[in-house]
Amino acid sequence: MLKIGLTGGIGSGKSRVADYFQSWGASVVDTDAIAHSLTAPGGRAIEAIRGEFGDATIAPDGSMNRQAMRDLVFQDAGARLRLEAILHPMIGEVTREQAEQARGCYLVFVVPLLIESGRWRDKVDRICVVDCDPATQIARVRARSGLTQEAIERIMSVQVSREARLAAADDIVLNDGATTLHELEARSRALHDGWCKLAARQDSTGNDKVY
Ligand SMILES: CC(C)(COP(=O)(O)OP(=O)(O)OC[C@H]1O[C@@H](n2cnc3c(N)ncnc32)[C@H](O)[C@@H]1O)[C@@H](O)C(=O)NCCC(=O)NCCS
Ligand SMILES: Nc1ncnc2c1ncn2[C@@H]1O[C@H](COP(=O)(O)OP(=O)(O)OP(=O)(O)O)[C@@H](O)[C@H]1O
Repeated sequence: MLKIGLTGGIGSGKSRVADYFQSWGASVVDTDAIAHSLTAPGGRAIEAIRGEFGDATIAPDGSMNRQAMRDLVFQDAGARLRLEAILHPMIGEVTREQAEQARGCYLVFVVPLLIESGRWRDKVDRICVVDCDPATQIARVRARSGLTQEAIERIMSVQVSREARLAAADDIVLNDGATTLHELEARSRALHDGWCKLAARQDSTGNDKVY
């Protein structure tokens, strides 16, 4: 099955674009959503996080305290690496399980840290970047979450630059401040149509990658 790695900076529009692909019949494995389920009440990562960071990072309902963890890990690179060391292997495991169930003409992996991790290039046929200017990323995340500009900039500072993402891209969906949702949908649709054709060619040659 054709495999697409979909990435972009915080607030670039990855989820929105992935929702379009899914509505047109693609399978989507969303690593952000997997990270959320692992850290929900009773999630598989909770006891490891409690052991590593203490009770204060677990909320009364048994979920990870996201605000406390965000304040910690985006100020302290060591803490971020310790959290990632717990979560990323578990995310990888669930990603593989979900990928095995995939149906449809292609499979999209939504991976915020695809370029940062360096492990995805060989696992996907194409890397698709949702491209957005930093000022619009900040405006969208502020509107959505109420985080301060400073907090958003701290998160962006530990992600790769817009240029580095674009340099790794096979396909680009421009979703900057001038892009309407209608235009975003049309740009996504053009990629979807191209990938469906590519997937049909790949199937006929028997060329497939093993995830
Ligand atoms: C730090 C946490 C607690 C903040 O939670 P919060 O609810 O505020 O954000 P959420 O999980 O919805 O992520 C929103 C966005 O933040 C950015 N982000 C999240 N984690 C990271 C990270 N480790 N490095 C850089 N950016 C990150 C991504 O753009 C992501 O899409 C949370 O993001 C987390 O558990 N991160 C570690 C797991 C991880 O690396 N996830 C991202 C890739 S799967
Ligand atoms: N072209 C657009 N016009 C208006 N709103 C948009 C546009 N693109 C995205 N948005 C909105 O901006 C917000 C961020 O988009 P989305 O959640 O898809 O980004 P994301 O890359 O998945 O973010 P994150 O990395 O934080 O999870 C959402 O509220 C979304 O509806």
